[in-house]
Amino acid sequence: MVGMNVMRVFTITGSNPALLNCSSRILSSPVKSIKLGCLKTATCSYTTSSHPFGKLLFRQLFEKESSTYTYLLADVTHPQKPALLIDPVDKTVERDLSLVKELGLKLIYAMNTHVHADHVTGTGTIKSKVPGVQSVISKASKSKADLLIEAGDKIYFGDLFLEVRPTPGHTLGCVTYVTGDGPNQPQPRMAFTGDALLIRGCGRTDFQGGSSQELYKSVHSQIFSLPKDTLIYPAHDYKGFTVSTVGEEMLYNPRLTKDQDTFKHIMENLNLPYPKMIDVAVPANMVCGLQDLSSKPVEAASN
Ligand SMILES: N[C@@H](CCC(=O)N[C@@H](CSS)C(=O)NCC(=O)O)C(=O)O
Repeated sequence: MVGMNVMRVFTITGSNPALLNCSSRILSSPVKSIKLGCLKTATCSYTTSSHPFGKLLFRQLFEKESSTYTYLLADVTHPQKPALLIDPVDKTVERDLSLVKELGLKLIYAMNTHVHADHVTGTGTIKSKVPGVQSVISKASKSKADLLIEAGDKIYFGDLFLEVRPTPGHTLGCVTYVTGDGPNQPQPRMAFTGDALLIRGCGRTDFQGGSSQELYKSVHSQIFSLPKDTLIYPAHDYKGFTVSTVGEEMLYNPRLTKDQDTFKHIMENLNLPYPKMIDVAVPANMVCGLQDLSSKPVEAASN
């Protein structure tokens, strides 16, 4: 049954060399995994549609005031079609939930890559409208949520999963969610980078514990170490781009292709005005939006 308040947590040994230093945990949704006799291996979409034979349904959704991307992912070969939203925005919750309903999906997670400064997350509103949905954010963000995730955690939705990679630097608690590495996971992999890595850019580093040195390290060690065909899906784009790849950003990103000192200099001289919503957005997002966290936050057990 989907939507129960119980979450099963298993401790496993990490198999990805990039994560060997991290404890690796599986955050399993309450959805029982039932393997169907799928004739093809899992395939993801490059655009906003589903591959006809794929397990993964994927949609890239846009909120134009803050130029934020929200991502909807679901395992559509699982009988209950468990789904999750990454970086939902309060203003577009109705649209996103209508789509979830129309597609017959069961929303189980509303996740954030970090504490956003430019808009209020939709997580709290979603929780109030869809009972059973669990909010997710990193433990390092020091925010409140139902699930506080850490490096190496695996977040399952049906038979698919996202792996958590810590990518601090834009904020202290930024993470990148990467689709699983395995035979039945989407290929190429997809990285939801939040504001750590933008297309031909990156998140600013001048508030919320930002650090250009940390960001440089994060992107190079946690994102540029992924296969070059990994698709990059950021939380924002201000120029109309929708997707990039690790290989493309390693070649053409005007900031992160530079050495670390040049990167620091670039970041210190962006001269960006503070986000207009910062004073409202940050406190709201520290509790994952305007939610009533009646249940005690659950920290996934570590080994
Ligand atoms: N003008 C917008 C905020 C624009 C901005 O600062 N974007 C952030 C991500 S949201 S905190 C950023 O890191 N930008 C990097 C860049 O190079 O543009 C507003 O007022 O909300």
